[in-house]
Amino acid sequence: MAITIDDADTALELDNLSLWYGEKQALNEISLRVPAHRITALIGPSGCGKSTLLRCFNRMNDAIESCRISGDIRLQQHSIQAAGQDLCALRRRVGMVFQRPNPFAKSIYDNVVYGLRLQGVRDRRVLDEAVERALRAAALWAEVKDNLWQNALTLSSGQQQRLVIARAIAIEPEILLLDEPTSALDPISTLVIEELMTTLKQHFTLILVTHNMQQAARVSDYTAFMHQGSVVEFGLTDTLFTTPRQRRTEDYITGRYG
Ligand SMILES: Nc1ncnc2c1ncn2[C@@H]1O[C@H](COP(=O)(O)OP(=O)(O)OP(=O)(O)O)[C@@H](O)[C@H]1O
Repeated sequence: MAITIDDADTALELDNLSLWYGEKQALNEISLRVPAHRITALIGPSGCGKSTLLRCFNRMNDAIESCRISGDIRLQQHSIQAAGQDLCALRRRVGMVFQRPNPFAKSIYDNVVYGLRLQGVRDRRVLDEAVERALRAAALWAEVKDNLWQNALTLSSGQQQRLVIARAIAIEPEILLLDEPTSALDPISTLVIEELMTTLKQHFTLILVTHNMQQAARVSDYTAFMHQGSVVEFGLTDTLFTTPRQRRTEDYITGRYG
């Protein structure tokens, strides 16, 4: 498949990636380069394989017993499919944020430093600095700086989702996977998270699964349109939404199906 890409470095490279759940093939020979420090959106009708593909990037599908994968995914030129790949190390490099905010029933502070403490960081000054840095980057610092010991579950859903993003970025991953991160939020909180995504790409590569085509068009630099387990079209978001090359892409973005 011909891929147009700007001069961004490649963060992730997929080579003929296929995936089966038991007998059912859910991904079909996907080859793709995900540009670094950009937002790449995965769009397509329900069941086309968006979340399955996203979960390949940090090997979350490994937990599913019936799942089998062929092909390769390279993170900075190294295969993440290799036997012996340290999954904890991989997930430190590839963080994930889910549809529903899932903070732990702990203080705001303890949520943000959770990953750092797992890594053995104990120095209070280092942790304090990381909390401020991550909360500022997640556009939450101003709202919570005086209440860092408050239970995270008392925050609004939009604040909780920003806290979860702060928790994910506190360990400074290279890639942040976002699986419909705003679908459980109100329109204002959605806007805040969308603005946040565009600032986060300065430091991280973002891959966003969204059902919301307007959101993909608003925030992403690149879009992959998926259908029945295949990437039908991948390119610059502006181009894909204005002059799609494939009939199936055009039908989807004009609302003729899906
Ligand atoms: N754990 C699983 N076991 C078996 N089949 C699965 C599993 N997870 C997903 N599938 C199937 O794989 C296909 C792709 O599902 P996936 O959730 O990746 O699609 P999606 O595009 O993210 O859908 P949606 O937009 O509805 O969330 C679907 O047919 C789904 O039923």
